[in-house]
Amino acid sequence: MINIIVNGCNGAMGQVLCNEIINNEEMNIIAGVDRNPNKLDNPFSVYQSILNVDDICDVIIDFSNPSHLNDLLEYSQDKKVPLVIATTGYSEEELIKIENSSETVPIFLSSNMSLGVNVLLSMVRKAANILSSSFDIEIIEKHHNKKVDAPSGTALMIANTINDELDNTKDFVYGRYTKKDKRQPKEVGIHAIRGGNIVGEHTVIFAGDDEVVEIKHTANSKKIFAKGSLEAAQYIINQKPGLYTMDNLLNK
Ligand SMILES: NC(=O)C1=CN([C@@H]2O[C@H](COP(=O)(O)OP(=O)(O)OC[C@H]3O[C@@H](n4cnc5c(N)ncnc54)[C@H](OP(=O)(O)O)[C@@H]3O)[C@@H](O)[C@H]2O)C=CC1
Ligand SMILES: O=C(O)C1=N[C@H](C(=O)O)C[C@H](O)C1
Repeated sequence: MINIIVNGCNGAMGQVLCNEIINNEEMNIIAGVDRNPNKLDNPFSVYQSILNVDDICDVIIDFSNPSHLNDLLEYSQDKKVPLVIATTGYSEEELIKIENSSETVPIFLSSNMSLGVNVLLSMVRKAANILSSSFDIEIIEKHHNKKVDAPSGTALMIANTINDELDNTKDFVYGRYTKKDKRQPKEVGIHAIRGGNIVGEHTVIFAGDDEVVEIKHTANSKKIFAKGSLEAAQYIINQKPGLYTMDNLLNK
């Protein structure tokens, strides 16, 4: 039995994740954490801060907000509990804190827990290698109107993957409202759309002279992220301290 703390249990993703765990005979929610603990009627105890949880768990899964990070890292370090971080919108400074903490506990960090987006990343890597000298690259992401961060963590992960592949030669341009000049070849444009209940769409456009390649992933349900995070949890509980991503899980 894997005993799990769900951080952000009353959020949209938290609820989908709790439902997946409740329907899994090999997993158990030992406690939930949410800034409004009494917002929903859950079949487990919910605390306002993870620092108030006394129960012992095997792993923490976090779909919440960057404001929870300090408590999350403190708890994980003190109790030596592995952590799966799915939350997006972290600053550079916060990402360094996560990396530093992973020296003492195993941390799995991915802005997108779906299998499909991780296949998209390898296709983008290949396309960037072959096309980037003569094609312009733009990323468009679409999400529901409740999303608080923009651009999405996945769009940033795609942009960073392109830059890794191209020796950091690209500059990221977020929208073009303030630009009063034509597009430069070294730009990667990143654009965020918000509306309705779109679960998540990411399109990477390679636009050349007389031809365009588009690589697109569409999430039709939040369940794909919940299921991916549970696979990450099963993987991380058996690892040594370190920072792990979907690459480690998929190539194990
Ligand atoms: N890696 C992945 O595959 C995926 C990652 N995500 C990420 O997971 C996170 C949660 O997504 P989702 O469940 O849709 O979001 P929700 O806003 O529905 O839930 C987030 C939770 O965090 C709380 N929260 C929100 N803002 C704050 C704040 N400023 N301070 C403290 N607590 C806050 C919410 O409380 P309250 O309800 O009171 O606002 C809620 O409990 C996001 O960062 C999202 O991008 C989402 C899907 C997939
Ligand atoms: O907030 C969401 O919903 C999602 N967030 C992640 C992101 O920012 O990339 C992943 C997914 O697209 C859904």
